Amino acid sequence: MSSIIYTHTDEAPLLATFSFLPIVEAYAAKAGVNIETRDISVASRILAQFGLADDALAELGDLAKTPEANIIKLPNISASIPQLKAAIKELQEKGFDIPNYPESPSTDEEKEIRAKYDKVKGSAVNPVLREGNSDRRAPASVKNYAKSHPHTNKPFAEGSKTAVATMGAHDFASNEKSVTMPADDTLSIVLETSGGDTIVLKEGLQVLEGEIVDGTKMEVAHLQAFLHNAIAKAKADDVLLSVHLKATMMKVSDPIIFGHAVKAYFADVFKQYGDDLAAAGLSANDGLGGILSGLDALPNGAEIKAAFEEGLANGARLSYVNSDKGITNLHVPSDVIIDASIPALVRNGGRLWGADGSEDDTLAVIPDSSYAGVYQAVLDDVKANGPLDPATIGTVPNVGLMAQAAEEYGSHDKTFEIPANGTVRVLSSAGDVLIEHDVETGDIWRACQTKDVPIQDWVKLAVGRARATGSPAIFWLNETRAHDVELIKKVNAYLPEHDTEGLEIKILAPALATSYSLARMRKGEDTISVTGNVLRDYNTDLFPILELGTSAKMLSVVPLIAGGGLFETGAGGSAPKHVQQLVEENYLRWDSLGEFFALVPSLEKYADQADAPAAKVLADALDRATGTFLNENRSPGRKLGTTDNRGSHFYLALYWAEELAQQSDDAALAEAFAPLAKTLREKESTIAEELLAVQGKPADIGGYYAVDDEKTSAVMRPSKTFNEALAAF
Ligand SMILES: NC(=O)C1=CN([C@@H]2O[C@H](COP(=O)(O)OP(=O)(O)OC[C@H]3O[C@@H](n4cnc5c(N)ncnc54)[C@H](OP(=O)(O)O)[C@@H]3O)[C@@H](O)[C@H]2O)C=CC1
Ligand SMILES: O=C(O)CCC(=O)C(=O)O
Ligand SMILES: [Mg+2]
Repeated sequence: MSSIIYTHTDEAPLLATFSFLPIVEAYAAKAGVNIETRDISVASRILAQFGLADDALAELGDLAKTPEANIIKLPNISASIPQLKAAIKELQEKGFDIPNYPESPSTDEEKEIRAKYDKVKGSAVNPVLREGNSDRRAPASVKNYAKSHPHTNKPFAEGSKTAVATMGAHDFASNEKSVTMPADDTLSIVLETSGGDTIVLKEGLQVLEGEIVDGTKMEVAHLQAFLHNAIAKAKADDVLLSVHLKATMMKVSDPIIFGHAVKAYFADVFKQYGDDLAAAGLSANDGLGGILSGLDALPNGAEIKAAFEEGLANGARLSYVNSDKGITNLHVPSDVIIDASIPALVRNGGRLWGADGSEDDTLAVIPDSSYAGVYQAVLDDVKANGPLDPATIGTVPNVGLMAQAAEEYGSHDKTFEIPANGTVRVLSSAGDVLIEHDVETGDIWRACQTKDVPIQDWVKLAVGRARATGSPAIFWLNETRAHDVELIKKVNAYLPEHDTEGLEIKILAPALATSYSLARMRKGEDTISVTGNVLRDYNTDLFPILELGTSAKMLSVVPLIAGGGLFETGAGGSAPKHVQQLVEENYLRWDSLGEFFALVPSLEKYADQADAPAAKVLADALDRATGTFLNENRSPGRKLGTTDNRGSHFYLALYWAEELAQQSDDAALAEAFAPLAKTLREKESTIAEELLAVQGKPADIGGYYAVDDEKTSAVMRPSKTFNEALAAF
């Protein structure tokens, strides 16, 4: 039997699900549409590793490779080590018999436990489900809504000192080497040390004919020098210092780079107490927060803590994630995610927040130069031409190469912190050297894979979107970067397989493509960005945040290569600060528009898969209801006392029921929904009052990573009148 699978995830999207899913289930049931749920929260994925929960992620990963897939995927936590440890602790406190996270595993048993936890760490969900490329855009209704309700992109102050600092040499971008495989093969990655030892870093690496394989390294000595210089520059310029990485998706390399930033910033502390910290298992890679909270257990903990405080007082002024709580940019590797954080800085006039909560210009440190130029180009444009005006600007949708863990986002099982000086080689099964780098201890070496079938599908999707919209499609590829050179050859080979007559299709290096797209945007023109996996991620926060104020309002479709559908909701994340707000004041500002948008194509797909025309009626009605929802401005406000997430769901339910009651494609459905539409309309003010009445007091959801279902449901469904109307339906 066909089903739509709705995922339970984490944090704000999970909370929203407690309110929204009962509505979806009730409406779907009337149309005979089968909805199932699967729990892929970080808590459930931990339990699954120890046989205490179903491995729903593995199941959905298999499903994604079949034409039957119809999955609605809400954003989920990509856990850093501190988050993973917190989730483990919470589950243990709830009585689950699971082991601690082994910090430095030595026995086989510990190594096995560590390997299990490593499967849950970082971005462990999205790469498994994303068996297709990415099509993310602002639907026309959203773009029009943004034009008529523009948010503010603040102007940069005259003489703004905000800038990007990046290496430009000796980094991943500049050391990259790339080959396209002439045939299927099994590769190995080997380090020959200068002492004459051979260390096999990876064996049995399967590759297919036509697959692009890259290898590159970040040279640690140069990284350290760069970080010291950047810190000195921020101090000399008297601006905030802020490090922007993607420690979740780049879960091996970026925590290490983050650790170097922590060590560079607190150089004196690490010089004096580095051995003490290492002996206590306190790693800079886990951030300042983890170190500080572990100091109490050390005999000289108070002394070390004082040294960190002195470092903070004397060092460059750090940007803060939460100045009220004293959480700095260097506290948690996953707190500041580059895709969401730099656009927020641009939206805010180039300013971030300092220790006392006041705003200031910022040196945004992006160590690797592969994509830093995109952000520098945005800063240059906004400084020269003023803020982008959401009321008039065009849109930059994205077609992203993502399938089968393409490019950097699939590199973590091939990323190594090099243990000794020597040479790393990628070898074919015949022993030929495909890629070779001299390395030094501590360098970060990595390989990436990009399969040919996804590339073909990506080119096709790009041409399809260009044809459907008439907008130019720009491939953001850099002819001076090794990987992109291989990709450009393929793009040029596959484009002629499609009808591109009359379409504007160009290849531009990322920084140029940025300026080109921004210039068109300022003229109100639309430009499709066709990018690799990393820029897919970056651009689908960058442009939405500038155009719409948020990436929550995005349509995010993944047409799976095997024929199924994965419908992601919005382009942003799981918004941890929204959970805090709910717990503190029973207000949830999560915007579920992404969920509403995902449900429309999912229902349409179901209509085809199950030959169920009623599902199409539901989809059409939901599409129109979403239009009304936008016109009536029913998205949650940011502040207490306005309609929040729960109220927004009520209004969607009302408009959706009314559309269903009014339509004439399916008389039985119209009849079924008429009484509900009437009740909800009549009781609108009662329901709205009941929903408002609960705001302003703390709310108890019985957990963070593993919330209590009953308590959370009570919090998220506080309107007795609305609940009764749905129950009676
Ligand atoms: N698809 C996925 O599974 C994704 C998961 N993540 C994960 O989410 C976690 C948190 O990441 P973080 O970097 O904080 O990024 P988030 O996108 O979760 O948060 C950044 C900010 O985006 C805005 N935002 C995002 N979505 C919504 C929404 N639906 N409604 C209202 N506002 C929204 C809010 O800010 P503002 O006040 O500026 O509006 C929010 O505080 C990480 O574990 C990360 O890996 C991140 C991205 C995608
Ligand atoms: O998987 C993740 O950690 C984040 C994904 C993300 O940011 C995106 O796809 O836009
Ligand atoms: Mg992203």
